[in-house]
Amino acid sequence: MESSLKSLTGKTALITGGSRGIGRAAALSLAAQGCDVAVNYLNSEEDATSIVRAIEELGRRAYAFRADVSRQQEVESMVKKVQAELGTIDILVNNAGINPSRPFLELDASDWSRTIETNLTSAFLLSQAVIPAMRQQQWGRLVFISSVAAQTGGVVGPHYAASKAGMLGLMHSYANLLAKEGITSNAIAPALIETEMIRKNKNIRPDLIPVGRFGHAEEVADAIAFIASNGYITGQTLNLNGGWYMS
Ligand SMILES: NC(=O)C1=CN([C@@H]2O[C@H](COP(=O)(O)OP(=O)(O)OC[C@H]3O[C@@H](n4cnc5c(N)ncnc54)[C@H](O)[C@@H]3O)[C@@H](O)[C@H]2O)C=CC1
Ligand SMILES: C[C@H](O)[C@@H]1OC(=O)[C@H](O)[C@@H]1O
Repeated sequence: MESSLKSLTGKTALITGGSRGIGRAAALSLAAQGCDVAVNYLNSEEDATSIVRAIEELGRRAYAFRADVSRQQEVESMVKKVQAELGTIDILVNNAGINPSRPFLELDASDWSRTIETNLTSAFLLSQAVIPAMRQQQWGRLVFISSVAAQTGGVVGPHYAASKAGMLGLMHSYANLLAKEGITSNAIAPALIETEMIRKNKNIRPDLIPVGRFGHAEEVADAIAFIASNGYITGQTLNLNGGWYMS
């Protein structure tokens, strides 16, 4: 049997928050593996256009779709547009996320809701939207970008940790429900990856990590491509954390 690493040619991937950071790196990595890519973005049309161009230079099709993935109507409308342009979404990477950082007792209900809706509810809404077509073709990959915060509490706060732990429960549930339908469901739990997200957080330092450095977005992206290429791994969390948390 051909190596599963070659199995993504012609597949379509949807990546939320795909215009920068880990999402951008994942879009490029999946395109390099032969995927056509739908890049969801929220703010920067310029960044989204840039990643679309970069994917096209790899010889794959790419489109940018603006949507706030915490809003059901925008999710459903985006998925329909992606399917119209690129066909069935074979791979969903739930990457979009926020980590509002302030002293934890100053966090209020709106911080909680915004974080849960963006990081967790979005993954539910998107998964529910793409699974029916995956079931039709008996092939699909659900990838949830969680965090070491789900396992250790992390350094952001209870709102963020809860949103990332919730993603693991969602991932496990879909893994159980869809195992016999050719659809895998897995999570990646990075620790500190050198992107915009941690640059804003002053209490995040490389010495928190045993290997002594932040991870690179490309290291997460390659793990996403590997997970998406494998049909026998499901219900798993790949810890990509420089030794911070050892399961
Ligand atoms: N950077 C790190 O150290 C770690 C990051 N993560 C997770 O990795 C994922 C990607 O984070 P990074 O690339 O580091 O951060 P980033 O801040 O560079 O990228 C996050 C992306 O999500 C998008 N986004 C935010 N809210 C959105 C919404 N409502 N709708 C659509 N898009 C939205 C942003 O526009 C941005 O493009 C996040 O889920 C984050 O929680 C997990 C562990 C470590
Ligand atoms: C380990 C921390 O939670 C770290 O903080 C962030 O903002 C990243 O998402 C990581 O999870």
